[in-house]
Amino acid sequence: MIEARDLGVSRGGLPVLTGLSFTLGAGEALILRGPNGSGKTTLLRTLAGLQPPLHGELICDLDEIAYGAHADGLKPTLTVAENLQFWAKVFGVVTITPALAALDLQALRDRPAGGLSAGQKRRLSLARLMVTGRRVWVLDEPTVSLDGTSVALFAAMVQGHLNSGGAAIMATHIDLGVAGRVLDLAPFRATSAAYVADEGGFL
Ligand SMILES: Nc1ncnc2c1ncn2[C@@H]1O[C@H](COP(=O)(O)OP(=O)(O)OP(=O)(O)O)[C@@H](O)[C@H]1O
Repeated sequence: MIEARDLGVSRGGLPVLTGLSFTLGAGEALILRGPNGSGKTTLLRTLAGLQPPLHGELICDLDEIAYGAHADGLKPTLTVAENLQFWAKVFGVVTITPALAALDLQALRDRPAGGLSAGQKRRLSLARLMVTGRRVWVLDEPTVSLDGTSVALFAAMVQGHLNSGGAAIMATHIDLGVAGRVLDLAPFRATSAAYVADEGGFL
């Protein structure tokens, strides 16, 4: 579903990662690890088509990708259900019921998204993945603000997605309990003098 060959990515015009090769097939999860500033977000943005690779080859169908960024990206004046219905309509998905159930949002369905707590907003943001119908989930620190119960719900949602032939690539600093390969980005850091990940060095 995704294949990267000798991929290089950049941010702000400077190289961040170089020489990355990996594949992500149906039913697989790839967990990105690396210290702050090591390029996880930059790689995910590249996979999601938000920026071009610096070099190398990236084989993927952008129409298969759903990108979950740091920001929740909710419509604050719409209710929880209306937010999901909006995206369901955009992606041509018929029902929001499984999405509401997956992250335990039924009791919140008529609350405006702008009035939710940070963790509730994050649950709604993640539930949107279910109404995209997209097969490849590209997720940047998806569990930020989630409590333990919600992390478990999210992990079950991802596992269900994998079991039904989907795939996921996620940057996360915690153990989600989802079976997957780990890709440590540290060895692929581009040797640009301008970028040093947060491991004791700064400019
Ligand atoms: N908007 C930006 N403009 C220029 N450089 C940026 C920008 N955002 C990030 N960078 C730089 O790009 C490099 C990679 O950052 P990136 O956000 O991809 O790392 P990360 O591994 O996702 O970090 P974190 O764990 O802190 O989220 C860092 O050196 C960072 O300072």
